[in-house]
Amino acid sequence: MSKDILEEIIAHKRIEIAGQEKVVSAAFLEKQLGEPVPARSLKQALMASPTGIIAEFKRRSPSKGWIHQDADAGKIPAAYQQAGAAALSILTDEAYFGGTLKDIRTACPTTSLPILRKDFIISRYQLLQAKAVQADAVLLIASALTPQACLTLAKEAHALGLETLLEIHTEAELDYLNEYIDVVGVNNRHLGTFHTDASHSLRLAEALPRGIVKISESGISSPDTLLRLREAGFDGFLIGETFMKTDEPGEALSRFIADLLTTD
Ligand SMILES: O=P(O)(O)OC[C@@H](O)[C@@H](O)c1c[nH]c2ccccc12
Repeated sequence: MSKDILEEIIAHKRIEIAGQEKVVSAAFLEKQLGEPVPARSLKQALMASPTGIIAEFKRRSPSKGWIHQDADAGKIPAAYQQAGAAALSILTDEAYFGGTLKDIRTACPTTSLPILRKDFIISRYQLLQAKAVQADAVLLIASALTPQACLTLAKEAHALGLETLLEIHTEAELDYLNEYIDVVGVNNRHLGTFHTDASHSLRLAEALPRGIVKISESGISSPDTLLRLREAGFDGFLIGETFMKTDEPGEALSRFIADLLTTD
């Protein structure tokens, strides 16, 4: 996989957003929102949950191709909640991940869990979209932003009543942390090469600041790995493919949690 895939996705995203803004203006979205209402808190959910699992709804990925092409956003997120997920992550990038904002709109009334809008957020317009479909939190990817843009977006997200998850891959990206970041996530997948290694989080664990809620993202396929990550200080675990590659992701999560409890 080419090293420039992230750049390609971001370039595509800029064009996509410009097109969307022509159809539904930022001013229109803004008017629909009314007073900012506090979202269901991802941070609180992670701190309160016995599993800490953020279960992801993802149809495809650039590295794997289709994972679950006909996945139903009206069923799987609800099944994840039933199985014991702490929170939900819903991929809304269409071109590379086969998702849509509508998936959040569809999932929202079926669950009371916090929903993370998982996308490549580079503009305030996308925060308005997230709020309009009632997402509770947004992902900010350090390697797709400058620290200044990350600060501006995180601050704007808070002003709209959205929480923020900062995704980092290297220790140097800790420079992106700011007072508007609620949760920090170490991505085990390098977004340039797609190489995944769950022990990447273990190596970075020591370098992460104390007081902040921490999660480990990608490539977590066994309860054993989750337990090692938990021991290293991670509060949450973002898991997609392990569940989505099965016919019944909710049942796969249920089995994962049952195994987790017996390995514990
Ligand atoms: O399916 P996995 O390997 O369990 O990974 C989930 C999640 O971490 C991954 O989808 C992800 C992490 N950061 C991202 C940024 C954009 C798109 C996707 C991602």
